Amino acid sequence: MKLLTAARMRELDRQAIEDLGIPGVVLMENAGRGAAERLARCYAEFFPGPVLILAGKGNNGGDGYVIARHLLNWGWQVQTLVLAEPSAIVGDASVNLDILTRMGGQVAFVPDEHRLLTALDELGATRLVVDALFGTGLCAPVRGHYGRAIDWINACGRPVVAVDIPSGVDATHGSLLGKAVRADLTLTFAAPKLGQALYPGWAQVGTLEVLDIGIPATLLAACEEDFRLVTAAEVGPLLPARPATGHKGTFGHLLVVAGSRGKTGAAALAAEGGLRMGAGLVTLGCPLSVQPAMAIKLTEVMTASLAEVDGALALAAGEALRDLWRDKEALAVGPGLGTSEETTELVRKLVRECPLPMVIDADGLNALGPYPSFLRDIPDLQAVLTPHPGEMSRLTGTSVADIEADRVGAARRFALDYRVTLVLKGARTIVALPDGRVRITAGGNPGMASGGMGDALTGIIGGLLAQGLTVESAAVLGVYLHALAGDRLAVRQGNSGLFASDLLRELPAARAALAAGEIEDRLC
Ligand SMILES: NC(=O)C1=CN([C@@H]2O[C@H](COP(=O)(O)OP(=O)(O)OC[C@H]3O[C@@H](n4cnc5c(N)ncnc54)[C@H](OP(=O)(O)O)[C@@H]3O)[C@@H](O)[C@H]2O)[C@@H](O)CC1
Ligand SMILES: [K+]
Repeated sequence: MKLLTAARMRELDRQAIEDLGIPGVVLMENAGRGAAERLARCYAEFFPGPVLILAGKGNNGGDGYVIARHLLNWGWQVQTLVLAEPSAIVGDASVNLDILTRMGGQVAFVPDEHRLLTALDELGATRLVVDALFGTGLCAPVRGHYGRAIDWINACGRPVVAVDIPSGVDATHGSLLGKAVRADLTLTFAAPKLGQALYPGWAQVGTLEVLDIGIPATLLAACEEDFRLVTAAEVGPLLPARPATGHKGTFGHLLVVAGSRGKTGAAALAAEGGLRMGAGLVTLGCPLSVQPAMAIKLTEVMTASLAEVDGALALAAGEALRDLWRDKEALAVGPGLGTSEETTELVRKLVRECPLPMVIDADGLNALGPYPSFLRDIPDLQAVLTPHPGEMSRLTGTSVADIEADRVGAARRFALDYRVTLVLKGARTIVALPDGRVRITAGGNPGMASGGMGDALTGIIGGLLAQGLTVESAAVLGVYLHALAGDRLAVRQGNSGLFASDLLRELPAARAALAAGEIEDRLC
């Protein structure tokens, strides 16, 4: 599902209005009427109100006047507070404000804090609040009495319906511009906005519904799809086929290079992740002294001993690895390797020389960074990198805070710059593709914030690569299935104390449900 930035939404509006000749006031009518209809249906139990509409001076406020007119028309009691002087309302918003006033709508102008607070004090009982203060036009911190209005909305204890986007949420970045409305229902226009799919904006949205406001589908279809919210309908078809005549050789052989003394769990989870994801065979290459323990721990996975120094892979393991990768379809490298000098050098050599599609995680990433410019010199590199924000910080020399403040931008820049597929893990995992497109997964839950979940994801992506998926498809589908399995687990067990190994046990059922078309996506 496409996600629009504020700029893209503005451009769509412009094309509809200027290129096709659809009057802006028609779009505003469709938006306001559609929102009024949804609101009247969702909150029918609150009829006849009163409903309070808080309107800003831009077109979001304009939508508010249209909502007020229709609700009034259908017998609701409506009070509208405009947070500006009458003269500040212009264009389509002014047209609709005039109509509302002429038809006897109750409208008060509260252009400063004193008049706003007085009006709110004098207000009778309100059953429902409509937030039409700011929409996609807000891009600076909320100023003046608008901030007081947002505080009041958040403290009012009534259901809050946000028009287009909760006021104060940046429609592109999902950041909170000083203060932001916390809505119960957000009625957004034409398509969801990128900022609604990202934290912290996502948490303000409540239930999200998308309304068709008459922007032609051809315009929406033609606009470039830089950002998408991944849906079951989109990823279902990526699932590798399971032909009835298939055997273990059909489904690929994954080589996992992982583990060191004291970090055997990470290696086990990555290897089992590959098998749970459907790879036909998995071989784990690990340090010599660790191998006996791994062989006992992993029944279905084959293990290979590699040269080591002090329990971590040695540079001398390079030759054996060359032999190991020869009959494999994909490589997963990194979990639990440690960061010794020899291991780091070995990983860089492996990434440079191994011709297999690969997923690089954890200490594999630490071995690359910072600024792994050598990646650009590897011909035909097919790589998925899966950093969490800490690893991303080491890869880029940027602080975790800066990465978290613009997760999409950070992931996208890296993918474009180094021509890899970048999975930035965390709340709302971002998959950035080498051509700059970005895919966002809505699933996942706080129960997945536990040790080993990332190693499981590495194995899942590796398992998909072994089955022949491209790095882009393996990353998008892998992240989706990982989140889906985690969410299914959380439904049964709650969202704390979840084990990565439990998630892997859930994975085949999650995959089967996706294949059967049983998954209903949640927008928010
Ligand atoms: N275009 C169309 O065809 C359609 C658009 N539609 C609707 O329009 C919405 C976009 O409308 P928009 O562009 O007018 O901006 P909007 O979100 O109302 O807010 C901007 C206003 O707030 C003000 N302001 C800005 N920053 C501020 C701050 N920090 N603190 C305080 N004030 C601040 C700013 O004033 P300024 O600073 O420029 O003086 C400006 O007046 C969109 O979300 C959708 O709901 C639908 O009707 C469908 C058709
Ligand atoms: K709003």
